[in-house]
Amino acid sequence: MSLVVASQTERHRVGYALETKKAATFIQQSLIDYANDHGIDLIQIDPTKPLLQQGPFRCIIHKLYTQQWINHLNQFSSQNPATIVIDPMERVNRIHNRVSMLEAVTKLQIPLQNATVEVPKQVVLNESKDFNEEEEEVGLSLKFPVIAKPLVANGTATCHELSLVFDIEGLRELSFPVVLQEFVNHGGVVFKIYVAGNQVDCVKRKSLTDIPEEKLKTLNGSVPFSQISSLRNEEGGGGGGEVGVEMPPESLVTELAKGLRTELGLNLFNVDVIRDGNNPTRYLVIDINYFPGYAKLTSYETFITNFLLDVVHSNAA
Ligand SMILES: Nc1ncnc2c1ncn2[C@@H]1O[C@H](COP(=O)(O)OP(=O)(O)OP(=O)(O)O)[C@@H](O)[C@H]1O
Ligand SMILES: O=P(O)(O)O[C@H]1[C@H](OP(=O)(O)O)[C@@H](OP(=O)(O)O)[C@@H](O)[C@@H](O)[C@@H]1OP(=O)(O)O
Ligand SMILES: [Mg+2]
Ligand SMILES: [Mg+2]
Repeated sequence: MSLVVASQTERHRVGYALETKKAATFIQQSLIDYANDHGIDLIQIDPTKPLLQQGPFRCIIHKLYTQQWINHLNQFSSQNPATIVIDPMERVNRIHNRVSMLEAVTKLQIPLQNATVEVPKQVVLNESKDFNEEEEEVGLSLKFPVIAKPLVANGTATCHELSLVFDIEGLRELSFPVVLQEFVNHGGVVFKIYVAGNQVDCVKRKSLTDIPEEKLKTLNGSVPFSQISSLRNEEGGGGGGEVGVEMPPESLVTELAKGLRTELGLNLFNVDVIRDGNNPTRYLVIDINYFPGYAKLTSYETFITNFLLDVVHSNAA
């Protein structure tokens, strides 16, 4: 009965601007129906047309980076300041760079008992730099193996093309600019903390397998990877070993989510966290992603709708 009341009373128009593929995975009928039952109408936005013709909107969610879309959104926002934009583009941009994304973690001061949250040591290599200098720099501050990650992480396919690098020789094969991040043995499990405003959920997934010291002596150059599940066993990709692995403490998950949400000024993101295999109280944030694949969460319809209800009922303008 309450559902009928909701649909007959206040309705909230939430516009979404997403690539076709993203809309297909995220805007499932089950989400449309659940949101609709709770007073939220999800409206597809055509990013090629002015938004003024498509409103009004109580809120807009988006993951699109074309200049045309940015112009339309800016124009609409300036004329409709009461529409809540989730999230402002300049804040999203901060996590499109693998250095500035992790800087946010180092600024956190979260109250944790018996645990630390850090980031792995990392350096940036720029194409323009002299390679010998860089060898020295890497030799001084990082220990192999390292993971080479494109500096820019803005949703293109190439920004997910990573490599495990075992020695200086392996650096020569990389595309620049690139971030070199120390590989940390972590038992082949990555924890993914999904955040949508106050909604937080943590799941575990398989990750690269540990590289024992003795194995390292036999490895050289670099091994590219982009989808861990497609790696051969000896290179990585856990074989379902994440089943039965203990989750991080709930307080760590909620405090990290809350702290990053405030520090980044973002609502929709996930955080990849690993636990040091040699120190079970040491957690490391390795990646932060804007507007990730929420549909993979069980009950994502409730997760997202609760978030949108918080937004539309907030006083934020
Ligand atoms: N420093 C590290 N130590 C150990 N393993 C790591 C490290 N960094 C990344 N990995 C492994 O590589 C995977 C991919 O790295 P990362 O998450 O940074 O890439 P991505 O392309 O941004 O991923 P996503 O698809 O989540 O955006 C991680 O999920 C983890 O399994
Ligand atoms: O496609 P999927 O559902 O796997 O979602 C992935 C998402 O791709 P999509 O936005 O194109 O959907 C990625 O976005 P970009 O970095 O490429 O922008 C990134 O956020 C991944 O971390 C997500 O995987 P998850 O972390 O949730 O496992
Ligand atoms: Mg990741
Ligand atoms: Mg990422």
